[in-house]
Amino acid sequence: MQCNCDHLVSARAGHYFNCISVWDEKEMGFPCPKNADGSLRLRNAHLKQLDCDVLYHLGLDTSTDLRAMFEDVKFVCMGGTKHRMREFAIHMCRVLGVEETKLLNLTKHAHRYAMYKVGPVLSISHGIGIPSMSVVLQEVLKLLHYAGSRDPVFFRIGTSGGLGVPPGSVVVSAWGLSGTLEKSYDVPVLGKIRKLPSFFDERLCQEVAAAASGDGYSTYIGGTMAADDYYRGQARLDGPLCDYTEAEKMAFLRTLSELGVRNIEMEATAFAGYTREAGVRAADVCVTLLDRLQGDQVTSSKSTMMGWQMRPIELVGRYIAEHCRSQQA
Ligand SMILES: O=P(O)(O)O[C@H]1O[C@H](CO)[C@@H](O)[C@H]1O
Ligand SMILES: O=c1cc[nH]c(=O)[nH]1
Repeated sequence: MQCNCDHLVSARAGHYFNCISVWDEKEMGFPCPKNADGSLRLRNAHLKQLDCDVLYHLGLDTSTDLRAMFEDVKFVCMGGTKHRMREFAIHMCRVLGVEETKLLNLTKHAHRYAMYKVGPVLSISHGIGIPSMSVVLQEVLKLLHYAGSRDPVFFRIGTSGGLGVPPGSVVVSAWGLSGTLEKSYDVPVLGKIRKLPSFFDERLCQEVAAAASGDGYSTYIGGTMAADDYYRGQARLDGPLCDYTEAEKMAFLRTLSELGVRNIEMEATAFAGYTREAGVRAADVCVTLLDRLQGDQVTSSKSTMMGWQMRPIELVGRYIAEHCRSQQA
């Protein structure tokens, strides 16, 4: 197994961050610790006033017995497409010995996302980008709160553009970096920017990377830039609109690389920020579809990319299976 841990932010990047271990500068601990039994203590007193809470985008509400349906959930795995998350659910059926015929899209009536349950695992699609992902993430946090699920762990299983790593590599994110190069998710609340620190759980990150089999590819721990746009937001030259030069693009990508960024996608900051604020451990595990230092277009064949997309699925699946086995022992 080859696991490259990019722990150090380079000295040249010092005008953004000091040259220190990426995990040294984070605020330790969760702002909203769980209850003693591991269930989620959501910091919103208004929820208690609701007779019935409608989880609109999931097509579920609290008039249903959510505890009966979801109390045993231990792992929430999210990724952009419905197809990928069905593949992940099928993979987990095989890994955990659950009958595939029982797979149902539990959010079918909402016509928005797809959600499958395989034993203690929820597999959920989140669409493209932070707004789409954060809506379903927040409703799932409420769902697990109402269900009384204890110590759930969240994963994002994604795709990304790599930075200086071979296409097909897997990156486990240590932190998310915003489009303005800050390790935070900046969300406007009541007209003011709220900054949520975007660090992932260090132990989980290392445990997941250690579960990599490395069959012909490398697994990296590194920073992940979450852009709000696929084209100019990721310094591409091939969007419909572009007003910078190739030299400016390359200088920006090199700056990211020197900051410790190993891949670029569109959700990491908010995924880290919201899970951390809610007091749950999370990891973002993405395969890279290209090296952005070499180009902008995704040109690998469909079958190559489908094979690559199985890498985070198999890695997270292996981690979950090992956890389940250790609980039974
Ligand atoms: O692989 P998924 O989860 O779709 O995520 C990545 O792919 C999408 C862009 O193609 C963005 O959502 C980006 O984060
Ligand atoms: O370059 C890429 C590839 C996949 N997803 C992204 O957001 N960027």
